[in-house]
Amino acid sequence: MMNILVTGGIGYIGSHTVVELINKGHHVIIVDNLSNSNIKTLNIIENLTNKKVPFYQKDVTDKQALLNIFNNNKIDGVIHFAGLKAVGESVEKPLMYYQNNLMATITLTEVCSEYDVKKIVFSSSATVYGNQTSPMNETMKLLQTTNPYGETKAMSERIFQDIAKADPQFSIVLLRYFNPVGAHSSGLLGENPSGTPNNLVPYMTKVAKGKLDRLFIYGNDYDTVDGTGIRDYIHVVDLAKGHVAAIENLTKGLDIYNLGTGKGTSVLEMIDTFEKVNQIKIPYEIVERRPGDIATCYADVTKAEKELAWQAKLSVGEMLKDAWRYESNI
Ligand SMILES: NC(=O)c1ccc[n+]([C@@H]2O[C@H](COP(=O)([O-])OP(=O)(O)OC[C@H]3O[C@@H](n4cnc5c(N)ncnc54)[C@H](O)[C@@H]3O)[C@@H](O)[C@H]2O)c1
Ligand SMILES: O=c1ccn([C@@H]2O[C@H](COP(=O)(O)OP(=O)(O)O[C@H]3O[C@H](CO)[C@@H](O)[C@H](O)[C@H]3O)[C@@H](O)[C@H]2O)c(=O)[nH]1
Repeated sequence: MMNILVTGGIGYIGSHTVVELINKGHHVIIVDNLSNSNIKTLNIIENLTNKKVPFYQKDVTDKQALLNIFNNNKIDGVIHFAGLKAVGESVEKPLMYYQNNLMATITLTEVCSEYDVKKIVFSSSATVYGNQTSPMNETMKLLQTTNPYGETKAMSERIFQDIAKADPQFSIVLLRYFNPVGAHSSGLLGENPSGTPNNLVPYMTKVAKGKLDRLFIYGNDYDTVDGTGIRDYIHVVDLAKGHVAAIENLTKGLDIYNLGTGKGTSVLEMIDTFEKVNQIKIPYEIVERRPGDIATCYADVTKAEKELAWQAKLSVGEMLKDAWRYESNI
């Protein structure tokens, strides 16, 4: 049992991870500035787990605030989710992304060092692989990313690599997520982006609800089974369990793991599955490719399976059923 500080723990992936950590008997402390989340989620986490969770509404780039948190709590390890994640916005406001995401990583690790907290799990992304041939494997050289958001992930990874090299007492895990989707089976936790969603599944559920009139498929002329883009969608609860496995299996030094299912699904297959499992039609229109998109991206998951004894279990049908249950509730 560990005392774990979760940054960004009120957000989409963070909140699901907090629930899974508490279910496994860990104590959690959350720090989140609520820039992309709602305090109501804290109550939901507490109701689902029947536990009071210490919460600090603070910015992870604020060193004094972090020092106070580390001073007032016994912390064994940190899971670092806090960050901005909208790819399009990062192209328009690159400095905001570099400032927030890099300073959060630097400030947090600085304070961890000062307090001798040397267990860190970091949210990275499959985007660091760039346009390489799937399955993406952790040993691949990283290519240039196509946007500032992706660059903050690649740069944070390098910062962690240098920290681990400089101080062998650190145990750091970089988790490269593929496409997290779905929601908690209670229908109470999920993803509810403000404004028009950028990502496929939140957009699809808003169409199903009648809030948007149709889905735009970004290109059907890719070199894939049906011409539409292929991604490795992973249920957010499986992903959350991957974090529990990572923090429970830390070893000295730095390790990198893909968290995905190892299977690719096309946009048309996603629509077809959504319609089957939820019995709701998704009207769609094929439009131009979205700049920066690649044809195919799925994970080689053998390393996480072997070393973390973790495997994604939930199917695309379950992801889309849960995503819809959550959307119907909000
Ligand atoms: N969702 C995805 O598709 C995806 C894929 C790969 C990687 N990631 C990464 O995983 C992490 C979590 O993603 P998510 O989907 O849960 O996003 P999210 O926006 O729902 O959660 C991030 C949380 O961090 C908080 N936050 C942001 N900057 C902060 C700061 N400076 N100080 C304190 N809190 C701050 C936000 O308020 C939010 O609650 C992010 O780092 C993201 O880049 C997400
Ligand atoms: O309205 C939409 C939205 C998406 N797509 C397509 O659906 C697929 C998935 O797109 P999306 O859900 O936007 O995910 P990605 O572009 O794969 O990016 C996500 O997954 C990456 C890898 O984890 C993360 O780095 C990014 O932050 C996250 O947005 C792609 O083929 C898109 O072209 C559409 O056709 N219509």
